[in-house]
Amino acid sequence: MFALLADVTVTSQHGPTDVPVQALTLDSRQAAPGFVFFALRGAATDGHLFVPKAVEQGASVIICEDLPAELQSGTAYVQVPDSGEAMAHMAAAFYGHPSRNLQLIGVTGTNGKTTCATLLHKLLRELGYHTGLLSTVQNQIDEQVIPATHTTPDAIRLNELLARMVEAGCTHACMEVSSHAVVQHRVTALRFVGGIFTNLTHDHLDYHGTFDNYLKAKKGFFDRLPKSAFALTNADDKRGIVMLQNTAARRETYSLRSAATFRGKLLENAVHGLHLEVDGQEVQFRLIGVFNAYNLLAVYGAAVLLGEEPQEVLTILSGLLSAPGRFEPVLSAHTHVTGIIDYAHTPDALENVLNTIADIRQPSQQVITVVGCGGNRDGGKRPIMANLACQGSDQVVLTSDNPRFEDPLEILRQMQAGVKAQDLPRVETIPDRREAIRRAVELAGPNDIVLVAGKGHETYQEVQGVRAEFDDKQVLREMFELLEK
Ligand SMILES: CC(=O)N[C@H]1[C@@H](OP(=O)(O)OP(=O)(O)OC[C@H]2O[C@@H](n3ccc(=O)[nH]c3=O)[C@H](O)[C@@H]2O)O[C@H](CO)[C@@H](O)[C@@H]1O[C@H](C)C(=O)N[C@@H](C)C(=O)N[C@H](CCC(=O)O)C(=O)O
Ligand SMILES: Nc1ncnc2c1ncn2[C@@H]1O[C@H](COP(=O)(O)OP(=O)(O)OP(=O)(O)O)[C@@H](O)[C@H]1O
Ligand SMILES: N[C@H](CCC[C@H](N)C(=O)O)C(=O)O
Ligand SMILES: [Mg+2]
Repeated sequence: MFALLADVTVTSQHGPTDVPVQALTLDSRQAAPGFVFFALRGAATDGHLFVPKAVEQGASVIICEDLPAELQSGTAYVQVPDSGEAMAHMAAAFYGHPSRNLQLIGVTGTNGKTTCATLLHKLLRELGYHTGLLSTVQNQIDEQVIPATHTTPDAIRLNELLARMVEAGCTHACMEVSSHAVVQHRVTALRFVGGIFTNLTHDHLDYHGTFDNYLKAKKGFFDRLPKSAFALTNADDKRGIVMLQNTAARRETYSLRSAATFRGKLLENAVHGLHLEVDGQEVQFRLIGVFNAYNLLAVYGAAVLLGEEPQEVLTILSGLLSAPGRFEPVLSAHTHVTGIIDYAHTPDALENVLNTIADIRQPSQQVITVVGCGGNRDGGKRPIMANLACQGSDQVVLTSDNPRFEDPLEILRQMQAGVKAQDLPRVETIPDRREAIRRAVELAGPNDIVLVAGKGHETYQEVQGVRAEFDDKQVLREMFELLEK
């Protein structure tokens, strides 16, 4: 146990010191003999309340900020200033500091994390490396898929996964770093060789309180990068430079608009893909949308900073497709309606996707958008996203997207509040998502475009803590078949 505490600031220590540790947990319900239980102060409750339960279940070590009034003999108690931070260091030590044996690259920003991390993973795979991926969609060790529960897992799970990657012979790992992860110390004890910043726009203000706190959370990731790492930022984003203000890492930039370490120029954004000039060379990509030009440039830059050969990187990138549920087309066989599944669940993402559709559509094509907003998440996004949907579409169907523990009708009322009076005739509200997609397909004429936004790769609809199977892509396909018979 002492070895695990090497990097931890300890306030006080009580009970046995030579306890063998077999496992770590942050959930009292999993505690058992040989376990270290971390009492964490959470958003919903306080792990300290469950210390007696963990002890009762036989936990050998308790890591806490406040000691319980009564200490049980036979149990070791370690008091620390911050249990989350202690957990990060102990988890890294317990799993043998796997990040030190990998070229670990972290991606942070409001949108584009999954896309960049996935593209970088695919690129490194094609370059011949054994590579791991930690992302919202899924975790991967080379091609082996391990389901993901979070964008960035907790420090225990995270180090466990990284250790499995090392064991499998991976030399590289690409991961998303969410703002929650930075604040909760999920990535605190990891050693990164590089960090990528995509952009910063409105999201998660429910959790962080203010935009400034949200910015500080993301910036915290760069503030902790070591001198040996690179920090690659989007120079075209308003917050791109500020992100790197206090980093010790080597500062590098990418831009579509001005001079930067990695310079791109948009030549064409078309239905068959992007045509870009990258560092003076013209390249055709399969990804669509200006936002993907940024993602491609970020991934290209990261690969070059990792020491890869630029020409080879561009050749591979030009052939890659996007991550699942990111601007993913679903075509109808008969009426040639183009369905697009996209994970746009923030105002900025929705605006970008609709702008991309505006760029590539024919004048005769109508755009019908199905969109909802998640429950128990930032409510401020709701009216804005409904309004953006109206501005970028001919018809809009407002619907539910993981209402969680909120009333779906109340979420929809908040969305409707953002619809301008003159747009009301073009908006329908259908709480049942399946019915909403059916209606959108019904509204579409031949060759029109149906955008189904918000859920992307998700295969469930979460209501009152229960996840019922729901896959936008599958439902859209079904509706095409049903209505085209
Ligand atoms: C708001 C948030 O981030 N919550 C995460 C947080 O839980 P929490 O601090 O709220 O936990 P809590 O319920 O208050 O409980 C406090 C502590 O008591 C413990 N407990 C509780 C009950 C009990 O009987 N025994 C017990 O020991 C809990 O295990 C916990 O350690 O820490 C948990 C362990 O790491 C996470 O699973 C949990 O994620 C929840 C499920 C979640 O929905 N998180 C989302 C918001 C999230 O993290 N999203 C980000 C970003 C998404 C993106 O934009 O890409 C992500 O990285 O996924
Ligand atoms: N660079 C970008 N800038 C703005 N919007 C983007 C960018 N890349 C992707 N998007 C949009 O944001 C959506 C989410 O993209 P992606 O899943 O890559 O982001 P993310 O940061 O991983 O999101 P999450 O925080 O939910 O994990 C996409 O479906 C697309 O609509
Ligand atoms: N990482 C985001 C995903 C949102 C996806 C959307 N479908 C929703 O449920 O709100 C979050 O947890 O806020
Ligand atoms: Mg993601």
